[in-house]
Amino acid sequence: MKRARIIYNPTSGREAFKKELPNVLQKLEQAGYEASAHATTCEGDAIDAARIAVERRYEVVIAAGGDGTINEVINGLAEQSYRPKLGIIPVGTTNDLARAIHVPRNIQAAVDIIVQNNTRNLDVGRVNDKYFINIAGGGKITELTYEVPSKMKTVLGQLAYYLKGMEMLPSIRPSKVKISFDDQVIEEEIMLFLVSNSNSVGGFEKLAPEARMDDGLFDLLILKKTNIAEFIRIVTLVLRGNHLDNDKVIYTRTNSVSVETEEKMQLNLDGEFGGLLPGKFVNLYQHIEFFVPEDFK
Ligand SMILES: Nc1ncnc2c1ncn2[C@@H]1O[C@H](COP(=O)(O)OP(=O)(O)OP(=O)(O)O)[C@@H](O)[C@H]1O
Repeated sequence: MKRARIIYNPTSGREAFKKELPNVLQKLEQAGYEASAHATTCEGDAIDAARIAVERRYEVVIAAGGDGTINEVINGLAEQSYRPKLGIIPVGTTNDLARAIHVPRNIQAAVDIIVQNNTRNLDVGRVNDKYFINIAGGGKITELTYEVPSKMKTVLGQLAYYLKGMEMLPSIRPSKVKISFDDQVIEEEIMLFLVSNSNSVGGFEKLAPEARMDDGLFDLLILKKTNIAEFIRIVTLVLRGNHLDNDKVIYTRTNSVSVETEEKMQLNLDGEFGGLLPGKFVNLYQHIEFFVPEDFK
């Protein structure tokens, strides 16, 4: 019999998952799984729970939570040679990962996708010894994603980021970096860089238009030094997808990028703090098998 292990954060979002858990277990059992669940207790617990599920050779792991929990589960699985199939149940305040693979926010609908058993092998990004599925980046403004309190996100949604972004603008400074990819080396003062695996990043659907999650390539975007007015103008270009040929923007596709910095620069992984740079970003081709909707492209 196939076994499925649910790893869920009972504090995610509005704590809705706990109530639904018996129904989720039942649905999985009806689909032929022996299903069990682990509730996370603290930061890092979902990584350990995923490692244990690997040791115990579960066929399927299901991550239920926000981006933080899902990222932890991916970190627990990605480093192993045996990797169970991964299902996602998005119940966080931000759900970029689920949005990227078109998994709906409704709990039962997300379980249906797992039960339907349609899967795709998707790329996973690795930097130093950490993993990401959606996007990694550096530069002051990328700290936005964890500067915005989750209560503010719940109430205001996308608007919370704009408001916090405005507040942070005056503190954004360029940083001197050395970025190497393929046979190129760029030494520049930059505002930010992004290494993207998917085209669905914080609701900016046109940020990395070419990014596909199963082609072994990242979209690399670098924004060179600008003043605040130019910066705002380029953000508005991003909304329309007109930023790629701007002369302040460097854009390419590659499977490996190294970033070295002169000053301290934080690394952002899937919207969470990921330690400090330097880092080497490597695309692990089709590294994890995800349950996705049948119409996923
Ligand atoms: N029992 C727990 N109590 C408190 N924090 C927990 C618990 N279990 C896990 N966590 C931590 O909570 C963090 C945030 O969780 P998660 O991302 O699932 O939900 P969220 O904050 O509602 O959503 P999002 O991150 O999408 O805004 C995780 O990174 C995890 O380390």
